[in-house]
Parts: sequence; C-alpha cells; structure tokens
Amino acid sequence: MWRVAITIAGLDSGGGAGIHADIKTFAAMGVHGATALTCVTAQNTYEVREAQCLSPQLVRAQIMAVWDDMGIDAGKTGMLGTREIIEEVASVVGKLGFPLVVDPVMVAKSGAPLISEDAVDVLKRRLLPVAKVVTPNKPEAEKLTGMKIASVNDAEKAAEFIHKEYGTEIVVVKGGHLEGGEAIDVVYYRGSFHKFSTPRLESRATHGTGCAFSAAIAAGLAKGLDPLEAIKTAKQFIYTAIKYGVAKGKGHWPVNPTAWVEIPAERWRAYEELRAALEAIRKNAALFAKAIPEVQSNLGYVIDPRYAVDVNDVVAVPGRIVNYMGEARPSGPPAFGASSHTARKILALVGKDPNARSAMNIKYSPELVERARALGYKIAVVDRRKEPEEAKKIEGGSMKWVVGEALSQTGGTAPDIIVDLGDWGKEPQITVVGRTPTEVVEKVLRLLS
Ligand SMILES: Nc1ncnc2c1ncn2[C@@H]1O[C@H](COP(=O)(O)OP(=O)(O)OP(=O)(O)O)[C@@H](O)[C@H]1O
Ligand SMILES: Cc1ncc(CO)c(N)n1
Repeated sequence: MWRVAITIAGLDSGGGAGIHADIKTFAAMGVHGATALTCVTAQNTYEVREAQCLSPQLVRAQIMAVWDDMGIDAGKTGMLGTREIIEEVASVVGKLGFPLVVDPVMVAKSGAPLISEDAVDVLKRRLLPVAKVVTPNKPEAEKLTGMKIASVNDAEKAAEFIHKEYGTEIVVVKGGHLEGGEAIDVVYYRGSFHKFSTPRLESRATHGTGCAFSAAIAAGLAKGLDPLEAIKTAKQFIYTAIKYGVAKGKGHWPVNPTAWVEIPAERWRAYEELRAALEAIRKNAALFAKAIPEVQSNLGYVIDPRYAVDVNDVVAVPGRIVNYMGEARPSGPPAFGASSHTARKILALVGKDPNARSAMNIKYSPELVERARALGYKIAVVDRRKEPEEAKKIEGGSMKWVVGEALSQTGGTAPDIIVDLGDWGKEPQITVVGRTPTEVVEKVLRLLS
C-alpha cells in the first residue's frame, strides 16, 4: 500500500538540502512524497545568496490540496522562514492531526540564517506542541533550552526539557555537532532515554543531513513504524547517505539519500551481468578452455565506481574459472569479495578509467597478441621485471603499478588487453578489459575464434 509523506520546507537550488533531500529520501524509503514549498533559496554548497518566502496562505493551500486528494500519513517541516508561515503550519497540522516531525532548522551549514529571529519563539510555543517528533542539532537544542550542551548527558537533559516545556512527544537531540568517534543521537520518549549511534564519518558530505534524517523519520512514521524503529532506520539511512555523499561543490557536499537503494540495486545488477557473462562462457566452454592459464582464470565486475570501496564491491567467481576435461567451468556461482587478485586489478583500473569495470585474465601466447593486433585492439605491454621494489612491498602495489604502466601507454584510458610478460615465478598473462563482463567475454571470444 502506498503511503503519503509531505515535506513542508524550503528549496535549495543546489539540490543538497531542503525539499530535494526530502523527496529523494521519501523515494528511497518507499513512500510517495508530496511538497508544500515555504521559501526559495538561491543556494549552493557554500552559501545562501538570496531567499524569498511564499505567503502563509499559499503554504496552507499546498498542504490542503494534498490532504483533500490523497490524505497525508506523516509530514516533516524544514526551513519555515517566517513566523507567519510557522503559525499557519501549526494551525493546519493542529487541525489535520497527522504525525509531524519538526526539524527546527535555524541556520544553514554555511552559516546563513533560515528563519527570522522573531520566529524562534513561535516555533517553540505554537509548532512544537503539535509536533510528534522534534530533531534539534546541538546549537538548535541550546537555543530551544538555553542550556549548554557538551556531552550525551547534557543532550539527555535538553531532550527532557524540550518535551516538558513544549510538549513534543519525542525529542531527538542529534549528535552530529558533538565531539567523539561516534555520532550519538539521544532520544527522549515516554519517560525514557534511548541512544542511537553510528561511527562518526570524516566526510565533507554533510549538507542536508538534518533534512534527510528528519524526512527518513517521517517516512517511517508514514509507513506506520513504531517511532523508535523509524528513528533507528533513519540513523542507518543517514550514515549511508553521508558515507556515499555526492562529491560535488566547493563547500559542504550534498548528502546522498538514494545511496540507500542505489547500492543494493547496483550489486544486484552487477551480479546478474556477471552471471549472464558466465553463461556465455559455458556456451563456448571448449573454446574458452584453451585460454585458461596455469593460475586459472577469473572474471570480475565492480559496481558503479561512485559506490565501490574495496574488493567486497567486486563480484567474481569463487575458486576461479577452471579447465575441467577440456571445458571452461566456473567453479561456483559468482559472489562479492570472491577474488582478491582480479578484484584489486579491477579496482586499480576503475580508479583510473571509470569505464574499465570488468576484466578477465587469460593465457599468454604471442599468437593471441598477434590476433589482438589484427583485430585492432588497443594493447598495452607491461614488463614486470621493471617493477620497482617499493611497489612490490605495498599491499596491492604491484597491481597499481601494472595498471598505471599499462594506462600510461594508452593515454589514460584502459586498453582492450594488457599483456603482462611475467617475471621469475610469475606466469605471463593477458588481461582483457571492458565496460561489462559481457563485453569482456565477447572480446575474448573474438580473440579465440
Ligand atoms: N560526520 C558524521 N558521521 C556520522 N553521522 C553524522 C555525522 N554528522 C551528522 N551525523 C548524523 O546525521 C544526522 C543529522 O545530524 P546533524 O547534526 O548533522 O543535523 P543538522 O546539523 O541539523 O544538519 P543540516 O542542518 O546540515 O541539515 C544525525 O543522526 C547525526 O548523528
Ligand atoms: C532550503 C534549506 N533548508 C534546510 C537547510 C538546512 O540544511 C538548507 N541549507 N536549506
């Protein structure tokens, strides 16, 4: 069943915070997102240049238009801009009664005010009493309580104070601005405290964290989750969104709410692509058997490089592709993290050329190199005997060296094949490179036919 969540918030033209972050979050969390726009900001990752708010009547009309048509299962507020808009929103929400998460946005990450000075009092006295959840960060909680917050203990005191003073049922004091190796959020709910924590990320992508976090809680409430369950999921969600942030802009980079669904989707796509390519090898098993070297073959594929971190993001064949009685055979179904050698080679490749996401090692022979030349393949030849001792010592250093050496011969983009002439105790090999495993398999097939 579809649920509807509404964001009552401002527009950030840079797409990092505000309604963009909220709508992406709603989509990623599987609820239908509706919007009541409050203000437009001309903003990017490092500054707010201009802002203009709509009339309170128009904000109300947007909420009512959604309500009268689809109903609203939960909502959140972000930038509200003026005291008049806050009063209007408090009045509508008080009347309609859907669960509301208030992110008491006061200043942008870049430091610009997003609410007028005289509005804070209206927010406290009018909006917080009709809200189900409020999610202040440290400076906001300080402003709402007049307390100084330097520890988890202080955060607990502030959370309880906010509940008692303004009547919001659930108070989440966020730990993004506190010190320590963990980002700890403190929740006050029905007379008890709860802590939700993740490792603190050293990340530049913190623009829109509060927006996406409160939207994720609202999405959970819209789906009918228990509030603590909604907050717990939102915490995992925001961790992923910060970790895989959008590396764009000169200031605080935008968080990436879609990482939550894009990463699992990417892994599935990569797995399926590899499976299809292995099927093609099976169909030509006798031909491929001729290309299997002593160390055996592997075929790997890395997920979208925006999300690839290590060998666990490369899908390959566990136990490699072997020559069994004259037929090439994967020794098992593909798995992530199944190869070390091939995976590190692909990670080195994709680090230099984002299109070089798949590779397969096959047997070396001068005839195959000749055939590649005849087919017009782009070829790089690497002499391992020239590899500096330092490269050999670093974990994964050899692979980086081979790939660096190869791509320096082909002007920075990956060749179709890398010929590795081998060294003492190292079998010479050919690595066939492509955008997808299917492309790699086709390239190998053409070489062998
Ligand atoms: N560096 C970090 N590593 C891990 N989690 C973080 C980090 N920074 C913030 N968080 C988490 O992200 C969520 C949002 O918190 P934060 O304090 O950043 O909100 P905010 O300051 O209101 O954000 P903004 O105003 O930029 O939208 C919280 O759950 C917080 O613990
Ligand atoms: C429009 C808007 N809403 C909220 C924030 C808080 O991050 C921002 N920077 N811009």
